[in-house]
Amino acid sequence: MRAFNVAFDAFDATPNPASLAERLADLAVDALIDEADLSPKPALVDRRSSGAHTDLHLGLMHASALSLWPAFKQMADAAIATSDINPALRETIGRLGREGEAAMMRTTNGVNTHRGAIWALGLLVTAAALNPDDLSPEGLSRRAGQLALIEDRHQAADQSHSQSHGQTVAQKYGAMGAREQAQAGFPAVTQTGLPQLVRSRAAGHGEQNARLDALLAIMTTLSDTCVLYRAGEEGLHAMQHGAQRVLDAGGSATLSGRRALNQLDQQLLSLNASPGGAADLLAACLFIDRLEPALGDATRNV
Ligand SMILES: CC(C)(COP(=O)(O)OP(=O)(O)OC[C@H]1O[C@@H](n2cnc3c(N)ncnc32)[C@H](O[C@H]2O[C@H](COP(=O)(O)OP(=O)(O)OP(=O)(O)O)[C@@H](O)[C@H]2O)[C@@H]1O)[C@@H](O)C(=O)NCCC(=O)NCCS
Ligand SMILES: Nc1ncnc2[nH]cnc12
Repeated sequence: MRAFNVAFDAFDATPNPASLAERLADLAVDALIDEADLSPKPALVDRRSSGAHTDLHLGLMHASALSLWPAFKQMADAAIATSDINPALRETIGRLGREGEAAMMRTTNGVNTHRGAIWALGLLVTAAALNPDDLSPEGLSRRAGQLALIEDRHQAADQSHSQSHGQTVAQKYGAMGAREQAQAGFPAVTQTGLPQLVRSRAAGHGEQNARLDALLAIMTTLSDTCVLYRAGEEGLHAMQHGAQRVLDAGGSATLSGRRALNQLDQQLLSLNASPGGAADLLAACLFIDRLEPALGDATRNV
């Protein structure tokens, strides 16, 4: 009988429950994959096409998202170990973010698929792991913003990026980019994208249309440095006003909204303007939106 028990224990197939860090990494990767799959997105990679991009496609976006899982998990582990917002944690996640970028570049053969998303989701994963008892959008974005405001001494020393597109555009137009969006606590997510997601769901527009409406809402005000770099102020104006026209027409669930969305798609394609920053922030919305239902009480004190 004892021998049987030993053998039984040895073959116990009960899986170890996923850790909080693993679950946060799962949710971040899921949000990136769902953003990529959402269709039809204006001038972005989706199930239909590569949008305004010649070097991207849906499979690459998926592979890139999956390559980021270890970086997100390690960021969450670092936050759980520290439980405090301080320069050491900021520098640890800065290093992990740069390692994530390197993993992404290896996977995509040098194409920048998700640099902005690593930044936004990396900060939000860290913020969630810092205090899983408060997964509210306000609490998360406040903690993420506090982290983004801390200087990372090693970033300046990192020679791998000469001048980023965001820096070029900041010099040329004085535009606020991904860094400032995070430092302000992701207002495009908490004040624009998430409320629109909730409104469109409540109006019965269906989940895919609600997500499209959230993306469009973000596009109405964001100074997307990806668009500015590729298409200047004309491109940014076309993105912001075109997105507003879709929402004013009733959103992507309505026939007139769909017509306006199609026009926006055509106009952005003709300008080579890809709202990659807005896409990253939609992924941030989807991540925050799922945290409480997915983690709930189960992960308290993990
Ligand atoms: C602080 C960093 C975000 C660096 O900021 P910076 O502005 O210097 O860097 P960029 O390389 O320009 O990246 C910013 C990316 O963020 C997205 N974005 C753009 N505007 C906004 C905005 N207003 N708010 C939020 N997010 C925004 C956008 O990412 C998407 O576009 C990418 C493609 O862009 P691009 O490279 O310009 O590509 P193409 O035009 O397609 O190139 P070509 O085809 O022409 O060659 C795509 O990746 C999307 O994700 C911007 O690109 C931060 O990255 C940083 O400091 N990192 C260091 C590590 C760290 O500290 N991490 C902390 C923890 S995670
Ligand atoms: N779906 C998408 N298409 C192009 N660039 C992106 N950056 C993040 N998501 C993207």
